[in-house]
Amino acid sequence: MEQFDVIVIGSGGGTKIALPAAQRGLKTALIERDAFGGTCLNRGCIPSKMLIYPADMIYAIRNARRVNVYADQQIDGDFSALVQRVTKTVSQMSEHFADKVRQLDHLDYINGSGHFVADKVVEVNGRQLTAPTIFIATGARPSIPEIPGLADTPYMTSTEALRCESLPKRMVIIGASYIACELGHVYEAFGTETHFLVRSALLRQEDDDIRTAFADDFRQRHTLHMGFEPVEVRWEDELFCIRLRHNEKGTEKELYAEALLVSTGVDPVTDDLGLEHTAITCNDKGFIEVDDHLQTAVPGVYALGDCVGNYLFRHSVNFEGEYLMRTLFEAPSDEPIVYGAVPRAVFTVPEMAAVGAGEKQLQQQGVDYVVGRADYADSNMGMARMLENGFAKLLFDRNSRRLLGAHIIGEEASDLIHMLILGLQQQVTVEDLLQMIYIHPALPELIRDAVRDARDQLS
Ligand SMILES: Cc1cc2nc3c(=O)[nH]c(=O)nc-3n(C[C@H](O)[C@H](O)[C@H](O)COP(=O)(O)OP(=O)(O)OC[C@H]3O[C@@H](n4cnc5c(N)ncnc54)[C@H](O)[C@@H]3O)c2cc1C
Ligand SMILES: NC(=O)c1ccc[n+]([C@@H]2O[C@H](COP(=O)([O-])OP(=O)(O)OC[C@H]3O[C@@H](n4cnc5c(N)ncnc54)[C@H](O)[C@@H]3O)[C@@H](O)[C@H]2O)c1
Repeated sequence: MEQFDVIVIGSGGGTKIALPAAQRGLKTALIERDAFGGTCLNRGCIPSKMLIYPADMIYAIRNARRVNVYADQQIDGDFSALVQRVTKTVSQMSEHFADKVRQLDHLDYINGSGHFVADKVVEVNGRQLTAPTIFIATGARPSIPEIPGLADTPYMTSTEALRCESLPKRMVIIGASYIACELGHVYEAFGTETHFLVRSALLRQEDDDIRTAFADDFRQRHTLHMGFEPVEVRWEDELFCIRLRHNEKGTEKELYAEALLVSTGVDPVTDDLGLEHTAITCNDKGFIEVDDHLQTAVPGVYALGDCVGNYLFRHSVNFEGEYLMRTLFEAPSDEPIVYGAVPRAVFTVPEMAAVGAGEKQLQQQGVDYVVGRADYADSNMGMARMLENGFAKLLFDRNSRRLLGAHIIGEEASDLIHMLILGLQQQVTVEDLLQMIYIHPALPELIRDAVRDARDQLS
């Protein structure tokens, strides 16, 4: 049995612990069975955003006429070259980081599949390792719904869609959330005809006004089959045939397409971890159960990231890793994890970003709130850019005048939200947000205008 101070399974968010632990001189084992860097680097955030940026550019060129720039005659996006570059870049980055990690003192980077054989014993490549503190950061994989026929077809998940070098003429997309919208945006921008099967709503987790505005904008470029679910998939003569049924009316129709993207959420990667040899428990979906210190049912064994599923973002697993590192090693303390304001963004056209409470949540909680709203079109920069759509919507507590939530749809939403993330964290009021000087005529004046709208209703 090999004795370590720290064992980490998974090199995505797990690196937030393994690397600083080794740098502190703790004898650390980092176990990874696939490419170094996990989902974000190899098949998630990074390659998707490397594809989304050129897609945004194509979209901007297509729409440049509104500001008297006529560049839309000859847009020639080389999708195949782009995908090859993205694939090469992320592979090189992964190998580069793995090489660096192999050179770190106190760190044993083990390429292999780890599984528990007892509460505190992990087996990998025939070696048995133990440590007083073990971290499980094994992530999640695409969840595949049980649709008759689907398993016998060459459908894609995000993993394949990010590496697909040929552009399909038509793509059917099952799902209506982050991955569906972001990858649908990429393919449509390069020329694919996109069809979304939307069971309930696009971005159903978002504030109603944002969802409605998003769908109104999105349907100008994508075909949305609202309320339809796939009931059968066939692969015939190099084409997918997808039979859809309306979930209320029961009507059916068939769609044919060269490509099918399944983007229906994720399942935790916990089924082959040997957890049955431990006291660690999972919920009915397989996510590892942890307490408010991210500790599993086995003292000294912690879990973080997608395999826990408190949030499913890279920024949230980073936060969890930093919390664990701080409270266990850097400044030991018994403080529970407090997530505060966890923001989110969907990188599409239109872009959206949000943090904090939505109206429905506040209504359910019986909170008395006001909504401050401002349209991009009415802001100076929005007017300069001739932006017709998009708005910021801020929710404030009527009594304390504190910010409770922020929702933005439109250009640079994922950047604009940042001042409001800090605002929520610092519990700022309407007055705090109006005391600062906004650069004129930068886009954040939109936020100021929304705060003024709220102030006018409060005074
Ligand atoms: C297409 C796509 C786009 C995304 N875009 C964004 C975005 O823009 N912003 C954002 O915040 N989030 C985004 N996400 C989500 C984000 O990638 C994940 O939430 C995050 O990467 C989860 O990190 P993790 O450390 O929990 O898991 P992972 O990064 O998945 O790491 C888990 C690692 O554990 C390894 N592993 C699993 N089991 C074992 C085992 N038994 N032994 C050894 N190794 C094992 C896996 O190989 C993997 O490398 C995106 C996801 C996808 C799929
Ligand atoms: N920008 C970002 O931060 C970003 C980008 C991509 C992915 N992610 C992360 O990756 C995770 C996975 O993303 P996702 O979009 O696949 O999952 P999701 O869980 O957000 O959405 C799943 C979608 O699939 C639909 N769906 C589920 N089962 C279905 C079925 N049988 N038939 C039809 N529709 C069905 C749901 O209604 C929903 O629209 C997300 O939780 C997200 O946190 C984040």
